[in-house]
Amino acid sequence: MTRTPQTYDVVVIGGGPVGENAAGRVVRGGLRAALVEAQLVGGECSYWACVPSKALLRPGAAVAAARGVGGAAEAVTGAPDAAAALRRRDGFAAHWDDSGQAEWLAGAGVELVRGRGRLAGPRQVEVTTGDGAVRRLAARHAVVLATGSRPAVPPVPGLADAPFWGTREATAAREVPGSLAVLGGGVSGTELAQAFARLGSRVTVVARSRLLGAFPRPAARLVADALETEGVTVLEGRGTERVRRGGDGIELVLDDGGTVSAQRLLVSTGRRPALDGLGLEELGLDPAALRVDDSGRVAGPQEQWLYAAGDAAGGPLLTHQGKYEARAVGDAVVARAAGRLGDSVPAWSRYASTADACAVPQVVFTDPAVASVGRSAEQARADGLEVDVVEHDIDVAGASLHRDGYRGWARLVVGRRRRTLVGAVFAGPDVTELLHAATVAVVGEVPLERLWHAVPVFPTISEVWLRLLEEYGL
Ligand SMILES: Cc1cc2nc3c(=O)[nH]c(=O)nc-3n(C[C@H](O)[C@H](O)[C@H](O)COP(=O)(O)OP(=O)(O)OC[C@H]3O[C@@H](n4cnc5c(N)ncnc54)[C@H](O)[C@@H]3O)c2cc1C
Ligand SMILES: NC(=O)c1ccc[n+]([C@@H]2O[C@H](COP(=O)([O-])OP(=O)(O)OC[C@H]3O[C@@H](n4cnc5c(N)ncnc54)[C@H](O)[C@@H]3O)[C@@H](O)[C@H]2O)c1
Repeated sequence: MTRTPQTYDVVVIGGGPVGENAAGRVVRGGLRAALVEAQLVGGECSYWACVPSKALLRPGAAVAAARGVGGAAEAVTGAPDAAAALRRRDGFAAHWDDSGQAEWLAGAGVELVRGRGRLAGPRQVEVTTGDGAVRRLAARHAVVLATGSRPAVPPVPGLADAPFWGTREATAAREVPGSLAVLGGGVSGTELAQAFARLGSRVTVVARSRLLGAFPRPAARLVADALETEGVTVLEGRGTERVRRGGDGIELVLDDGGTVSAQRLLVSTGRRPALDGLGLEELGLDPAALRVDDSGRVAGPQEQWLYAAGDAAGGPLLTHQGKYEARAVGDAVVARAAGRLGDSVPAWSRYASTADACAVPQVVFTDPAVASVGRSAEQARADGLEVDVVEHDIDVAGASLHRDGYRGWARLVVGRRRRTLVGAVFAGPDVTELLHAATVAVVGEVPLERLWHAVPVFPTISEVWLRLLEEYGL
């Protein structure tokens, strides 16, 4: 163990997208930062989540897009090439080599400390390196927890003894299994079901409620219908009673007496913050109930030097939102170190991740996609807002031109008192890029009367905005 700690202004534990951004922001503000990473710089997102999952989806989506356009469809003569798709994915995952990201950190002036970090007292971090050596780091101003999340594995009898994939194994798969059972119909399960189905697997999704239960029913239905049309079996409202080895792989026994057999099982049943083993209990903090304020500062008995951001902080489990929190944390730490920011943080300032509460954008990258931002009507009402809801099928000329037989659906949630948009959902092929306009309108609290003058181009899918505003009465 090194006796004298190396001192930095800020120590960040966890080098995923969130940790990298927090450290980068701190250095940009003129402070010295160390970033502690136990595995690969770039985190889950770069190697086992966002990037490889989107890389696995893209070839199937490109082929389906061409098949959906008469004249182009005739040029598509085969199925996606799974081996080539996996090779392309390998490239996007940088072959699980983080030297490029480590270089980025060095260029940004962040010092990388490889090893597993834990809090060893106020402003103290202990890092155990690969060879078992222990280094001590001290932080003058702040320690930031950016340790991400871990999969939540459900207590299904037999699961612990069965071989199964988590999202890590699925996104890093070396081959496409002949058949795949997916337990969990959330975002990961649905995206990976379509990715593997389009690359050649026979896929069954087992969802204990409905597919994409966190999204509006009509949007989720469009996705479920598309999956079923492509040959995916979607079993909704089905619990799993046990998992056992069987046939050439595994078998799920469902609560309606049915069984699902597959060569591989993917368990994608949610994630929770990775806060175990960080020494939080010794500081009087409960890892299962960490609370952070808008600037990411952890509430508790310690003297306000501890921050958390991204998946570790327990808010939206999304890269872009975590990076947004990291920018707020980094800027708040710099401002507090300079005595420019006190305890309270003004909403919508650069030190606050205000949008986390009311304007989180998310896309389910399936085909059709689901893109949503802001509050649902239920969330808005729970927050004390009176809202109106307008819905419209996406049946505009731009959509029909975009893909033959285009099916899409959109919803706006409008605050009645101020007549501003508080939420929006778009579902359909290639609606992904429609979302940012809605995010700008929600964050900017643009009155609908003014939004009326944001004229969507003819013929684009965005014309659905006009239909929705007309539906609202404009
Ligand atoms: C299959 C899948 C697909 C996804 N797709 C998307 C998507 O398309 N878009 C999107 O926005 N989000 C997506 N997400 C969510 C996204 O991956 C996470 O929100 C994001 O990775 C969170 O970033 P983070 O930096 O907080 O954590 P992570 O990316 O998990 O990084 C945390 C880092 O901390 C390190 N670490 C942990 N503990 C320690 C320790 N004690 N000492 C040192 N290092 C430590 C880990 O090794 C890791 O590198 C997806 C998730 C999954 C599972
Ligand atoms: N495109 C994206 O932005 C993207 C993609 C993938 C993941 N993510 C993020 O990663 C996080 C984790 O993804 P996820 O899909 O694992 O979580 P999720 O919360 O989206 O879905 C988990 C699903 O598992 C189900 N489930 C839980 N326990 C179960 C059980 N015992 N049996 C059967 N089903 C069970 C839940 O009902 C839910 O439908 C998400 O919160 C999401 O924000 C984002």
